[in-house]
Amino acid sequence: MDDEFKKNLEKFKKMAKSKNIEEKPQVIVVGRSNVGKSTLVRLITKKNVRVGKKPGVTLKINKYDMGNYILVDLPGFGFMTGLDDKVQDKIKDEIVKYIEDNKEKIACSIILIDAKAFPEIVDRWDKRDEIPIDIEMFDFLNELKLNPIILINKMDKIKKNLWDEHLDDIVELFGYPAPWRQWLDMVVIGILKDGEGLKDILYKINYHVSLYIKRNKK
Ligand SMILES: Nc1nc2c(ncn2[C@@H]2O[C@H](COP(=O)(O)OP(=O)(O)OP(=O)(O)O)[C@@H](O)[C@H]2O)c(=O)[nH]1
Ligand SMILES: [Mg+2]
Repeated sequence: MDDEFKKNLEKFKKMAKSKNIEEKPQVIVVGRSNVGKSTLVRLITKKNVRVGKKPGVTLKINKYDMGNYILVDLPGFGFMTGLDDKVQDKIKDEIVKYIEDNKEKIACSIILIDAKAFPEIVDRWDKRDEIPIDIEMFDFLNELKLNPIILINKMDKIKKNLWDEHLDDIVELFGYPAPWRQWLDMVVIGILKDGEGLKDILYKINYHVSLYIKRNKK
């Protein structure tokens, strides 16, 4: 092969790849700020995604080519330090718009929650007669048939002997009756900081991506 040909081949490969990206199924990651989205994305991609103590470090949409699918890290919604309500609403609108625009391409969606903070947040919203943004987002993903998977993270913050009780409460808040174990198809328990829950979520991602690819081959 001469150099000229090699160069062209590389160019062609690059082009083919970039075109492909648009056609690949997507797996999106959503969740309130600080729940562990970047930690999850880093575990899956093994790339050095920024993981921060300060909430709201991920403001733009990050995409990672995983071969069979594209992993999409969406900005965190809900409370963020230093941002006013208008900005928060705008971020939520951006996320909703992204999902609506890409819904045909999305094989499944992962919604992360903080096991400890979640019931408290729901309670706070309930008192104001409002639907918590996490639950609103889950219902929205469900309506669009985007196969939402609830990843209940930071389980290390819950005492082991209270796990079942706590997880029952969480699935009930999402509108599913206890016991939580009957919902293992769409619920993943995680301690992502230790890598726990990764195997389960990868299994579910693969399942949905395979199904999506099969469905779109016809
Ligand atoms: N206790 C505990 N902390 C965790 C766990 N997973 C992640 N964290 C920590 O939670 C903090 C936030 O994690 P990130 O992955 O940056 O969260 P994020 O959802 O990407 O946050 P934004 O980018 O602000 O939306 C970090 O300090 C993590 O180390 C876990 O399983 N248990
Ligand atoms: Mg992040």
